[in-house]
Amino acid sequence: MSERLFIFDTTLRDGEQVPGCQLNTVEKIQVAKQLEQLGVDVIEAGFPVSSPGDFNSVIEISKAVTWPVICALTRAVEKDIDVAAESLKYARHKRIHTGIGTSDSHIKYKFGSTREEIIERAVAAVRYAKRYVEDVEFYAEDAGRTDNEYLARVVEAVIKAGATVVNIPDTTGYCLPSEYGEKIKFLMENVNGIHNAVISTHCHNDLGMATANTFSGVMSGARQVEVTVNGIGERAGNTSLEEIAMILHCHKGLDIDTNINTQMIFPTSRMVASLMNMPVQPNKAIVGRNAFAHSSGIHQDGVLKNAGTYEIMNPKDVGLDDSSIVLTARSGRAALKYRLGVLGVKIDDEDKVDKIYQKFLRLADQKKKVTDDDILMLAGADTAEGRAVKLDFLQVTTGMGVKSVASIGIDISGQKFEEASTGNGPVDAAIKALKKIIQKQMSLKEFTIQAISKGSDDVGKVHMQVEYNGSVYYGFGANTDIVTASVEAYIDCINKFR
Ligand SMILES: CC(=O)SCCNC(=O)CCNC(=O)[C@H](O)C(C)(C)COP(=O)(O)OP(=O)(O)OC[C@H]1O[C@@H](n2cnc3c(N)ncnc32)[C@H](O)[C@@H]1OP(=O)(O)O
Ligand SMILES: CC(C)C(=O)C(=O)O
Ligand SMILES: [Mg+2]
Repeated sequence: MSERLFIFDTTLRDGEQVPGCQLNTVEKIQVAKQLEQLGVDVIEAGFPVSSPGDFNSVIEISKAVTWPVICALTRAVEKDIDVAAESLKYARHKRIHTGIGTSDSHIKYKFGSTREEIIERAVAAVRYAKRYVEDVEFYAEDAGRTDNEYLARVVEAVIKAGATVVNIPDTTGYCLPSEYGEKIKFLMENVNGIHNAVISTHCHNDLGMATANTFSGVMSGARQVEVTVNGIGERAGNTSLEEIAMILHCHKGLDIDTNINTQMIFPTSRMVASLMNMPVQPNKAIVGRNAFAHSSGIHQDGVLKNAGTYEIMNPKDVGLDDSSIVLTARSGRAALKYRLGVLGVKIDDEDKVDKIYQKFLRLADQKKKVTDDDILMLAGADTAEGRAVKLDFLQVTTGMGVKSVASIGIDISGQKFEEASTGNGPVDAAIKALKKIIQKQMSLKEFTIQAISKGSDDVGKVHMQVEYNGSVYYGFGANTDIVTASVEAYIDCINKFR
Protein backbone atom coordinates (compact mmCIF):
# COMPACT_ATOMS: atom_id res chain seq x y z
CA MET A 1 0.00 0.00 0.00
CA SER A 2 1.27 3.45 -0.84
CA GLU A 3 2.24 5.90 1.88
CA ARG A 4 0.24 9.06 2.52
CA LEU A 5 1.82 12.51 2.43
CA PHE A 6 -0.19 15.27 4.14
CA ILE A 7 -0.47 18.57 2.31
CA PHE A 8 -0.40 21.56 4.65
CA ASP A 9 -1.31 24.66 2.67
CA THR A 10 -0.02 27.98 3.97
CA THR A 11 -1.10 30.20 1.05
CA LEU A 12 -3.35 32.15 3.42
CA ARG A 13 -0.61 32.62 6.03
CA ASP A 14 2.97 32.52 4.66
CA GLY A 15 1.64 33.31 1.15
CA GLU A 16 -0.32 36.23 2.45
CA GLN A 17 2.79 37.71 4.13
CA VAL A 18 3.90 38.84 0.64
CA PRO A 19 3.60 42.63 0.21
CA GLY A 20 0.53 43.41 -1.91
CA CYS A 21 -0.99 39.93 -1.50
CA GLN A 22 -3.22 40.70 1.48
CA LEU A 23 -6.77 39.43 1.07
CA ASN A 24 -9.97 40.46 2.79
CA THR A 25 -12.06 37.89 4.66
CA VAL A 26 -14.41 37.23 1.75
CA GLU A 27 -11.49 36.55 -0.58
CA LYS A 28 -9.81 34.30 2.00
CA ILE A 29 -12.98 32.25 2.31
CA GLN A 30 -13.08 31.90 -1.48
CA VAL A 31 -9.48 30.61 -1.50
CA ALA A 32 -10.10 28.32 1.50
CA LYS A 33 -13.11 26.70 -0.19
CA GLN A 34 -11.06 26.20 -3.33
CA LEU A 35 -8.26 24.62 -1.28
CA GLU A 36 -10.80 22.26 0.27
CA GLN A 37 -11.91 21.19 -3.20
CA LEU A 38 -8.30 20.84 -4.26
CA GLY A 39 -7.97 18.31 -1.43
CA VAL A 40 -5.44 19.84 0.96
CA ASP A 41 -5.31 18.23 4.41
CA VAL A 42 -4.53 21.35 6.44
CA ILE A 43 -5.27 25.03 5.79
CA GLU A 44 -3.09 27.43 7.76
CA ALA A 45 -5.65 30.20 7.93
CA GLY A 46 -3.68 32.98 9.61
CA PHE A 47 -1.81 34.39 12.58
CA PRO A 48 -4.82 35.42 14.69
CA VAL A 49 -3.01 37.61 17.25
CA SER A 50 -1.55 39.76 14.50
CA SER A 51 -4.70 41.79 13.75
CA PRO A 52 -8.47 41.77 14.32
CA GLY A 53 -8.89 41.21 10.56
CA ASP A 54 -6.73 38.06 10.60
CA PHE A 55 -8.49 36.81 13.75
CA ASN A 56 -11.87 37.28 12.08
CA SER A 57 -10.69 35.54 8.90
CA VAL A 58 -9.69 32.42 10.85
CA ILE A 59 -13.15 32.40 12.46
CA GLU A 60 -14.93 32.74 9.12
CA ILE A 61 -12.73 30.19 7.34
CA SER A 62 -13.41 27.75 10.19
CA LYS A 63 -17.13 28.13 9.55
CA ALA A 64 -16.81 27.90 5.78
CA VAL A 65 -14.84 24.69 5.28
CA THR A 66 -15.59 21.20 6.50
CA TRP A 67 -12.89 18.64 5.85
CA PRO A 68 -9.42 20.19 6.18
CA VAL A 69 -7.84 20.85 9.53
CA ILE A 70 -7.83 24.60 10.21
CA CYS A 71 -4.54 25.73 11.66
CA ALA A 72 -3.67 28.99 13.42
CA LEU A 73 -0.06 30.18 13.87
CA THR A 74 1.35 31.62 17.08
CA ARG A 75 4.63 32.53 18.71
CA ALA A 76 5.64 30.63 21.84
CA VAL A 77 3.64 33.23 23.73
CA GLU A 78 0.59 32.48 25.88
CA LYS A 79 -1.46 35.43 24.63
CA ASP A 80 -0.92 34.34 20.99
CA ILE A 81 -2.08 30.82 21.90
CA ASP A 82 -5.17 32.11 23.74
CA VAL A 83 -6.18 34.19 20.73
CA ALA A 84 -5.48 31.33 18.30
CA ALA A 85 -7.62 28.95 20.35
CA GLU A 86 -10.47 31.48 20.40
CA SER A 87 -10.25 31.97 16.61
CA LEU A 88 -10.55 28.20 16.06
CA LYS A 89 -13.72 27.76 18.13
CA TYR A 90 -15.90 26.97 15.07
CA ALA A 91 -13.40 24.70 13.31
CA ARG A 92 -14.46 21.07 12.99
CA HIS A 93 -10.81 19.98 12.95
CA LYS A 94 -8.40 22.38 14.60
CA ARG A 95 -4.67 22.74 15.13
CA ILE A 96 -2.50 25.30 16.91
CA HIS A 97 0.90 25.82 15.30
CA THR A 98 3.29 27.26 17.85
CA GLY A 99 7.06 27.52 17.89
CA ILE A 100 10.23 29.47 18.41
CA GLY A 101 13.58 30.10 16.69
CA THR A 102 16.19 27.44 17.44
CA SER A 103 19.26 28.49 15.43
CA ASP A 104 22.10 30.12 17.36
CA SER A 105 21.52 33.28 15.34
CA HIS A 106 17.86 33.48 16.44
CA ILE A 107 18.63 32.48 20.02
CA LYS A 108 21.36 35.09 20.37
CA TYR A 109 20.07 38.04 18.33
CA LYS A 110 16.28 37.70 18.41
CA PHE A 111 15.82 36.42 21.91
CA GLY A 112 19.06 37.24 23.74
CA SER A 113 18.58 33.81 25.24
CA THR A 114 20.28 30.42 25.62
CA ARG A 115 19.68 27.00 24.08
CA GLU A 116 18.38 25.61 27.39
CA GLU A 117 15.94 28.46 27.91
CA ILE A 118 14.61 28.06 24.36
CA ILE A 119 13.86 24.37 24.99
CA GLU A 120 11.96 25.38 28.12
CA ARG A 121 9.92 27.97 26.23
CA ALA A 122 9.21 25.50 23.44
CA VAL A 123 7.96 22.85 25.84
CA ALA A 124 5.89 25.38 27.79
CA ALA A 125 4.23 26.63 24.60
CA VAL A 126 3.30 23.12 23.45
CA ARG A 127 1.90 22.27 26.87
CA TYR A 128 -0.07 25.50 26.96
CA ALA A 129 -1.54 24.89 23.50
CA LYS A 130 -2.47 21.32 24.53
CA ARG A 131 -4.85 22.85 27.09
CA TYR A 132 -6.96 24.00 24.15
CA VAL A 133 -6.50 21.44 21.38
CA GLU A 134 -5.27 17.90 20.94
CA ASP A 135 -3.54 18.63 17.64
CA VAL A 136 -0.50 20.85 18.33
CA GLU A 137 2.20 21.46 15.75
CA PHE A 138 5.56 22.85 16.83
CA TYR A 139 7.91 24.78 14.50
CA ALA A 140 11.63 25.11 15.17
CA GLU A 141 12.14 28.34 13.26
CA ASP A 142 15.39 28.45 11.26
CA ALA A 143 15.83 24.70 11.80
CA GLY A 144 17.69 24.71 8.47
CA ARG A 145 20.59 26.50 10.20
CA THR A 146 20.14 24.83 13.59
CA ASP A 147 22.77 22.40 14.80
CA ASN A 148 21.35 18.89 14.30
CA GLU A 149 22.25 17.56 17.78
CA TYR A 150 20.53 20.50 19.46
CA LEU A 151 17.57 20.32 17.08
CA ALA A 152 17.11 16.64 17.98
CA ARG A 153 16.90 17.62 21.66
CA VAL A 154 14.28 20.28 20.90
CA VAL A 155 12.22 17.88 18.79
CA GLU A 156 12.37 15.14 21.42
CA ALA A 157 11.29 17.56 24.14
CA VAL A 158 8.29 18.95 22.24
CA ILE A 159 7.09 15.50 21.21
CA LYS A 160 7.28 14.46 24.86
CA ALA A 161 5.25 17.58 25.72
CA GLY A 162 2.53 16.44 23.29
CA ALA A 163 3.35 17.88 19.86
CA THR A 164 1.54 15.82 17.21
CA VAL A 165 3.42 17.37 14.30
CA VAL A 166 6.95 18.82 14.31
CA ASN A 167 7.84 21.30 11.61
CA ILE A 168 11.49 21.63 10.54
CA PRO A 169 11.52 24.91 8.58
CA ASP A 170 14.37 25.97 6.36
CA THR A 171 13.20 29.50 7.13
CA THR A 172 15.96 31.25 5.19
CA GLY A 173 16.08 28.87 2.20
CA TYR A 174 19.74 28.16 2.91
CA CYS A 175 19.98 24.36 2.97
CA LEU A 176 21.21 22.19 0.14
CA PRO A 177 18.83 19.34 -0.74
CA SER A 178 21.32 16.74 0.54
CA GLU A 179 21.81 18.72 3.76
CA TYR A 180 18.09 19.13 4.41
CA GLY A 181 17.42 15.46 3.65
CA GLU A 182 20.21 14.46 6.04
CA LYS A 183 18.75 16.71 8.74
CA ILE A 184 15.39 14.94 8.56
CA LYS A 185 17.13 11.56 8.46
CA PHE A 186 19.19 12.52 11.50
CA LEU A 187 16.02 13.37 13.42
CA MET A 188 14.28 10.18 12.31
CA GLU A 189 17.22 8.14 13.58
CA ASN A 190 18.17 10.05 16.72
CA VAL A 191 14.99 11.32 18.37
CA ASN A 192 13.29 9.06 20.88
CA GLY A 193 9.56 8.96 20.23
CA ILE A 194 9.89 10.43 16.71
CA HIS A 195 7.14 8.08 15.47
CA ASN A 196 4.66 9.65 17.88
CA ALA A 197 4.63 12.74 15.67
CA VAL A 198 4.51 13.57 11.98
CA ILE A 199 7.62 15.36 10.74
CA SER A 200 6.86 18.31 8.47
CA THR A 201 8.91 20.26 5.93
CA HIS A 202 8.59 24.01 5.44
CA CYS A 203 11.11 25.23 2.86
CA HIS A 204 11.76 28.65 1.42
CA ASN A 205 13.00 29.37 -2.06
CA ASP A 206 15.78 31.95 -1.49
CA LEU A 207 18.24 29.86 -3.52
CA GLY A 208 15.62 28.23 -5.74
CA MET A 209 15.85 24.95 -3.81
CA ALA A 210 12.54 24.89 -1.92
CA THR A 211 10.97 22.07 -3.90
CA ALA A 212 14.19 20.05 -4.03
CA ASN A 213 14.63 20.43 -0.27
CA THR A 214 11.04 19.48 0.46
CA PHE A 215 11.31 16.44 -1.77
CA SER A 216 14.57 15.45 -0.11
CA GLY A 217 12.87 15.76 3.30
CA VAL A 218 10.03 13.52 2.14
CA MET A 219 12.54 10.92 0.90
CA SER A 220 14.04 10.94 4.40
CA GLY A 221 10.73 10.31 6.12
CA ALA A 222 8.85 13.64 6.47
CA ARG A 223 5.14 12.94 5.94
CA GLN A 224 3.74 16.47 5.89
CA VAL A 225 4.80 19.24 3.49
CA GLU A 226 4.03 22.92 4.00
CA VAL A 227 3.43 24.51 0.63
CA THR A 228 1.67 27.37 -1.11
CA VAL A 229 -0.20 27.72 -4.39
CA ASN A 230 2.12 29.16 -7.07
CA GLY A 231 4.95 29.02 -4.50
CA ILE A 232 4.12 32.44 -3.08
CA GLY A 233 5.41 33.37 0.35
CA GLU A 234 7.81 35.49 2.37
CA ARG A 235 10.72 36.83 0.21
CA ALA A 236 11.39 34.37 -2.64
CA GLY A 237 8.43 32.24 -1.58
CA ASN A 238 7.70 28.76 -0.31
CA THR A 239 7.67 25.33 -1.89
CA SER A 240 4.87 25.24 -4.42
CA LEU A 241 2.02 22.88 -3.82
CA GLU A 242 1.61 22.06 -7.50
CA GLU A 243 5.25 21.02 -7.90
CA ILE A 244 5.18 18.54 -5.01
CA ALA A 245 1.77 17.18 -6.03
CA MET A 246 2.89 16.62 -9.64
CA ILE A 247 6.28 15.15 -8.71
CA LEU A 248 4.43 12.44 -6.78
CA HIS A 249 1.80 12.11 -9.52
CA CYS A 250 4.44 11.63 -12.23
CA HIS A 251 6.74 9.38 -10.22
CA LYS A 252 4.24 6.70 -9.29
CA GLY A 253 7.10 4.36 -8.41
CA LEU A 254 7.75 6.39 -5.26
CA ASP A 255 4.48 5.00 -3.95
CA ILE A 256 3.64 8.14 -2.01
CA ASP A 257 0.14 9.57 -2.41
CA THR A 258 -1.52 12.85 -1.60
CA ASN A 259 -5.21 13.71 -1.47
CA ILE A 260 -4.77 16.41 -4.12
CA ASN A 261 -7.22 16.41 -7.03
CA THR A 262 -4.60 17.45 -9.55
CA GLN A 263 -7.20 18.61 -12.07
CA MET A 264 -8.01 21.48 -9.71
CA ILE A 265 -4.42 22.75 -9.77
CA PHE A 266 -4.68 25.13 -12.71
CA PRO A 267 -7.99 26.80 -11.73
CA THR A 268 -6.70 27.19 -8.16
CA SER A 269 -3.47 28.72 -9.38
CA ARG A 270 -5.36 31.25 -11.49
CA MET A 271 -7.75 32.10 -8.65
CA VAL A 272 -4.89 32.79 -6.24
CA ALA A 273 -2.92 34.77 -8.83
CA SER A 274 -5.87 36.97 -9.61
CA LEU A 275 -7.10 37.55 -6.04
CA MET A 276 -3.59 38.23 -4.77
CA ASN A 277 -2.60 40.37 -7.77
CA MET A 278 0.45 38.17 -8.12
CA PRO A 279 0.88 36.99 -11.73
CA VAL A 280 2.51 33.62 -12.30
CA GLN A 281 5.84 33.80 -14.14
CA PRO A 282 5.35 32.33 -17.64
CA ASN A 283 7.99 29.61 -17.18
CA LYS A 284 6.75 28.53 -13.74
CA ALA A 285 6.64 24.73 -13.51
CA ILE A 286 3.14 23.23 -13.88
CA VAL A 287 1.12 26.47 -13.84
CA GLY A 288 3.12 28.97 -15.94
CA ARG A 289 1.65 30.06 -19.27
CA ASN A 290 4.46 28.25 -21.10
CA ALA A 291 4.54 25.11 -18.96
CA PHE A 292 2.62 23.20 -21.63
CA ALA A 293 3.46 25.31 -24.70
CA HIS A 294 5.72 23.99 -27.44
CA SER A 295 7.31 26.63 -29.61
CA SER A 296 10.17 25.14 -31.59
CA GLY A 297 9.74 23.08 -34.74
CA ILE A 298 11.52 19.90 -33.61
CA HIS A 299 9.52 19.74 -30.38
CA GLN A 300 6.26 20.60 -32.15
CA ASP A 301 6.79 17.91 -34.78
CA GLY A 302 7.54 15.37 -32.01
CA VAL A 303 4.54 16.34 -29.89
CA LEU A 304 2.21 16.20 -32.89
CA LYS A 305 3.45 12.66 -33.64
CA ASN A 306 3.26 11.58 -30.00
CA ALA A 307 2.74 13.92 -27.04
CA GLY A 308 4.96 11.73 -24.86
CA THR A 309 8.04 12.74 -26.84
CA TYR A 310 8.17 16.07 -24.99
CA GLU A 311 5.40 15.95 -22.38
CA ILE A 312 5.96 14.16 -19.08
CA MET A 313 2.47 14.94 -17.85
CA ASN A 314 -0.90 15.18 -19.45
CA PRO A 315 -2.07 18.83 -19.37
CA LYS A 316 -5.57 17.53 -18.52
CA ASP A 317 -4.16 16.13 -15.27
CA VAL A 318 -3.52 19.66 -14.01
CA GLY A 319 -6.81 21.04 -15.30
CA LEU A 320 -5.76 22.42 -18.67
CA ASP A 321 -7.69 21.56 -21.85
CA ASP A 322 -4.58 20.79 -23.81
CA SER A 323 -0.99 21.73 -24.42
CA SER A 324 -0.41 24.43 -27.01
CA ILE A 325 1.59 24.77 -30.16
CA VAL A 326 2.86 28.35 -30.36
CA LEU A 327 3.95 29.52 -33.78
CA THR A 328 7.26 31.35 -33.86
CA ALA A 329 10.12 31.77 -36.32
CA ARG A 330 11.49 28.51 -34.84
CA SER A 331 8.41 26.52 -35.90
CA GLY A 332 8.33 24.12 -38.82
CA ARG A 333 5.80 23.04 -41.45
CA ALA A 334 4.28 20.35 -39.19
CA ALA A 335 3.20 22.95 -36.62
CA LEU A 336 1.92 25.36 -39.28
CA LYS A 337 -0.14 22.65 -40.99
CA TYR A 338 -1.49 21.49 -37.63
CA ARG A 339 -2.55 25.02 -36.62
CA LEU A 340 -4.21 25.64 -39.98
CA GLY A 341 -6.07 22.34 -39.54
CA VAL A 342 -7.31 23.40 -36.09
CA LEU A 343 -8.58 26.61 -37.69
CA GLY A 344 -10.48 24.64 -40.31
CA VAL A 345 -8.05 25.18 -43.22
CA LYS A 346 -7.02 21.78 -44.54
CA ILE A 347 -4.24 21.91 -47.14
CA ASP A 348 -2.98 18.59 -48.52
CA ASP A 349 -0.87 20.04 -51.35
CA GLU A 350 2.69 20.20 -49.92
CA ASP A 351 3.76 22.92 -52.45
CA LYS A 352 0.96 25.12 -51.15
CA VAL A 353 1.98 24.45 -47.56
CA ASP A 354 5.52 25.37 -48.48
CA LYS A 355 4.43 28.67 -50.06
CA ILE A 356 2.45 29.62 -46.95
CA TYR A 357 5.37 28.50 -44.79
CA GLN A 358 7.83 30.82 -46.57
CA LYS A 359 5.46 33.77 -46.01
CA PHE A 360 4.96 32.63 -42.44
CA LEU A 361 8.73 32.68 -41.81
CA ARG A 362 9.04 36.22 -43.18
CA LEU A 363 6.24 37.38 -40.88
CA ALA A 364 7.55 35.40 -37.89
CA ASP A 365 10.95 37.08 -38.22
CA GLN A 366 9.18 40.42 -37.83
CA LYS A 367 6.71 39.43 -35.11
CA LYS A 368 7.59 37.58 -31.88
CA LYS A 369 4.42 35.53 -31.96
CA VAL A 370 2.33 34.71 -35.01
CA THR A 371 -1.36 34.66 -34.17
CA ASP A 372 -4.17 32.54 -35.60
CA ASP A 373 -5.44 35.58 -37.45
CA ASP A 374 -2.04 36.08 -39.04
CA ILE A 375 -1.84 32.56 -40.39
CA LEU A 376 -5.42 32.65 -41.60
CA MET A 377 -4.49 35.80 -43.47
CA LEU A 378 -1.42 34.12 -44.98
CA ALA A 379 -3.40 31.04 -45.97
CA GLY A 380 -6.25 33.16 -47.31
CA ALA A 381 -3.96 35.21 -49.50
CA ASP A 382 -2.45 32.05 -50.89
CA THR A 383 -5.68 30.28 -51.68
CA ALA A 384 -7.46 33.33 -53.22
CA GLU A 385 -6.27 32.25 -56.66
CA GLY A 386 -8.45 29.16 -56.66
CA ARG A 387 -11.63 30.87 -55.51
CA ALA A 388 -14.79 30.96 -57.61
CA VAL A 389 -15.92 34.38 -56.37
CA LYS A 390 -13.41 37.26 -56.40
CA LEU A 391 -13.63 40.96 -55.73
CA ASP A 392 -12.74 42.89 -58.92
CA PHE A 393 -13.22 46.44 -57.70
CA LEU A 394 -14.99 48.41 -55.02
CA GLN A 395 -15.77 52.10 -54.93
CA VAL A 396 -17.46 53.73 -51.97
CA THR A 397 -18.64 57.27 -51.33
CA THR A 398 -19.33 58.04 -47.72
CA GLY A 399 -19.08 60.81 -45.16
CA MET A 400 -21.08 62.83 -42.68
CA GLY A 401 -24.42 64.13 -43.90
CA VAL A 402 -24.39 62.08 -47.14
CA LYS A 403 -25.82 58.67 -47.93
CA SER A 404 -23.19 55.97 -48.42
CA VAL A 405 -23.09 54.56 -51.95
CA ALA A 406 -21.06 51.57 -53.14
CA SER A 407 -20.32 50.18 -56.61
CA ILE A 408 -18.89 46.72 -56.76
CA GLY A 409 -17.36 44.50 -59.44
CA ILE A 410 -17.35 40.72 -58.90
CA ASP A 411 -15.69 37.97 -60.93
CA ILE A 412 -17.51 34.64 -60.69
CA SER A 413 -15.46 31.91 -62.35
CA GLY A 414 -14.28 34.36 -65.04
CA GLN A 415 -17.63 36.11 -65.60
CA LYS A 416 -17.84 39.80 -64.61
CA PHE A 417 -20.76 41.38 -62.72
CA GLU A 418 -21.30 44.94 -61.49
CA GLU A 419 -23.87 46.41 -59.11
CA ALA A 420 -24.40 49.47 -56.90
CA SER A 421 -26.37 50.17 -53.74
CA THR A 422 -26.88 52.70 -51.00
CA GLY A 423 -26.70 51.81 -47.30
CA ASN A 424 -26.66 53.25 -43.81
CA GLY A 425 -22.86 53.18 -43.94
CA PRO A 426 -20.12 52.16 -46.38
CA VAL A 427 -20.03 48.50 -45.30
CA ASP A 428 -23.81 48.19 -45.48
CA ALA A 429 -23.84 49.76 -48.95
CA ALA A 430 -21.05 47.48 -50.21
CA ILE A 431 -22.62 44.28 -48.85
CA LYS A 432 -26.03 45.22 -50.24
CA ALA A 433 -24.41 45.72 -53.66
CA LEU A 434 -22.68 42.33 -53.32
CA LYS A 435 -25.98 40.66 -52.40
CA LYS A 436 -27.56 42.01 -55.58
CA ILE A 437 -25.02 39.89 -57.49
CA ILE A 438 -24.95 36.83 -55.21
CA GLN A 439 -28.64 36.27 -54.84
CA LYS A 440 -28.68 33.73 -52.04
CA GLN A 441 -30.59 33.64 -48.72
CA MET A 442 -27.63 34.48 -46.50
CA SER A 443 -27.39 36.53 -43.34
CA LEU A 444 -24.53 38.08 -41.40
CA LYS A 445 -24.24 36.56 -37.90
CA GLU A 446 -20.95 37.91 -36.57
CA PHE A 447 -18.83 40.85 -37.69
CA THR A 448 -15.68 42.10 -35.98
CA ILE A 449 -13.06 44.58 -37.15
CA GLN A 450 -9.65 44.75 -35.54
CA ALA A 451 -6.46 46.71 -36.17
CA ILE A 452 -3.23 44.68 -36.03
CA SER A 453 -0.72 47.16 -34.66
CA LYS A 454 -3.08 50.03 -33.88
CA GLY A 455 -1.62 52.83 -36.09
CA SER A 456 -3.98 54.77 -38.40
CA ASP A 457 -2.15 53.20 -41.39
CA ASP A 458 -2.75 49.74 -39.99
CA VAL A 459 -4.16 46.65 -41.69
CA GLY A 460 -7.78 46.12 -40.64
CA LYS A 461 -8.70 42.48 -40.00
CA VAL A 462 -12.32 41.44 -40.39
CA HIS A 463 -13.88 38.23 -39.10
CA MET A 464 -17.36 37.31 -40.22
CA GLN A 465 -19.81 34.51 -39.78
CA VAL A 466 -22.50 34.20 -42.44
CA GLU A 467 -25.42 31.78 -42.21
CA TYR A 468 -26.50 30.03 -45.38
CA ASN A 469 -28.71 27.01 -45.87
CA GLY A 470 -28.68 26.10 -42.15
CA SER A 471 -24.89 26.28 -41.77
CA VAL A 472 -22.64 29.02 -40.49
CA TYR A 473 -19.51 29.86 -42.52
CA TYR A 474 -16.45 31.62 -41.16
CA GLY A 475 -14.79 34.29 -43.34
CA PHE A 476 -11.75 36.50 -43.00
CA GLY A 477 -10.51 39.60 -44.80
CA ALA A 478 -7.51 41.86 -44.27
CA ASN A 479 -6.88 45.18 -45.98
CA THR A 480 -5.73 48.69 -45.11
CA ASP A 481 -9.24 49.71 -46.24
CA ILE A 482 -11.73 48.27 -43.75
CA VAL A 483 -14.66 48.36 -46.20
CA THR A 484 -12.67 46.26 -48.69
CA ALA A 485 -11.60 43.93 -45.85
CA SER A 486 -15.28 43.53 -44.88
CA VAL A 487 -16.37 42.68 -48.43
CA GLU A 488 -13.44 40.25 -48.75
CA ALA A 489 -14.51 38.52 -45.52
CA TYR A 490 -18.07 38.20 -46.82
CA ILE A 491 -16.81 36.79 -50.13
CA ASP A 492 -14.56 34.41 -48.18
CA CYS A 493 -17.71 33.01 -46.54
CA ILE A 494 -19.51 32.74 -49.89
CA ASN A 495 -16.61 30.76 -51.37
CA LYS A 496 -17.03 28.20 -48.59
CA PHE A 497 -20.78 27.66 -49.17
CA ARG A 498 -21.68 24.05 -49.93
C1 LIG B 1 9.09 32.76 9.83
C2 LIG B 1 7.72 33.33 9.88
O1 LIG B 1 7.13 33.47 8.87
S1 LIG B 1 7.09 33.70 11.38
C3 LIG B 1 5.57 34.47 11.06
C4 LIG B 1 5.77 35.82 10.56
N1 LIG B 1 4.51 36.52 10.54
C5 LIG B 1 4.35 37.64 11.20
O2 LIG B 1 5.24 38.15 11.88
C6 LIG B 1 3.02 38.31 11.06
C7 LIG B 1 2.39 38.56 12.38
N2 LIG B 1 3.16 39.38 13.27
C8 LIG B 1 2.65 40.42 13.94
O3 LIG B 1 1.52 40.83 13.72
C9 LIG B 1 3.46 41.05 15.02
O4 LIG B 1 4.83 40.93 14.70
C10 LIG B 1 3.15 40.40 16.38
C11 LIG B 1 1.70 40.70 16.78
C12 LIG B 1 3.34 38.88 16.35
C13 LIG B 1 4.07 40.94 17.45
O5 LIG B 1 4.05 42.32 17.39
P1 LIG B 1 4.91 43.20 18.45
O6 LIG B 1 4.50 42.81 19.80
O7 LIG B 1 4.76 44.59 18.05
O8 LIG B 1 6.41 42.67 18.30
P2 LIG B 1 7.41 42.85 17.09
O9 LIG B 1 6.80 42.39 15.84
O10 LIG B 1 7.97 44.24 17.06
O11 LIG B 1 8.62 41.88 17.51
C14 LIG B 1 8.43 40.52 17.63
C15 LIG B 1 8.59 40.07 19.08
O12 LIG B 1 8.21 38.69 19.15
C16 LIG B 1 9.32 37.92 19.58
N3 LIG B 1 9.23 36.65 18.91
C17 LIG B 1 9.46 36.42 17.62
N4 LIG B 1 9.21 35.13 17.34
C18 LIG B 1 8.83 34.57 18.49
C19 LIG B 1 8.44 33.28 18.85
N5 LIG B 1 8.34 32.33 17.91
N6 LIG B 1 8.10 33.02 20.12
C20 LIG B 1 8.16 33.98 21.06
N7 LIG B 1 8.53 35.24 20.79
C21 LIG B 1 8.85 35.52 19.53
C22 LIG B 1 10.53 38.73 19.21
O13 LIG B 1 11.64 38.34 19.94
C23 LIG B 1 10.03 40.13 19.54
O14 LIG B 1 10.03 40.26 20.93
P3 LIG B 1 10.66 41.55 21.68
O15 LIG B 1 9.78 42.67 21.27
O16 LIG B 1 10.57 41.19 23.09
O17 LIG B 1 12.05 41.69 21.18
C1 LIG C 1 6.44 30.16 11.09
C2 LIG C 1 7.35 29.25 10.39
C3 LIG C 1 6.73 27.91 10.19
C4 LIG C 1 7.78 29.80 9.08
O1 LIG C 1 6.99 30.30 8.30
C5 LIG C 1 9.17 29.66 8.69
O2 LIG C 1 9.99 29.27 9.53
O3 LIG C 1 9.49 29.96 7.54
MG1 LIG D 1 7.81 30.42 6.30
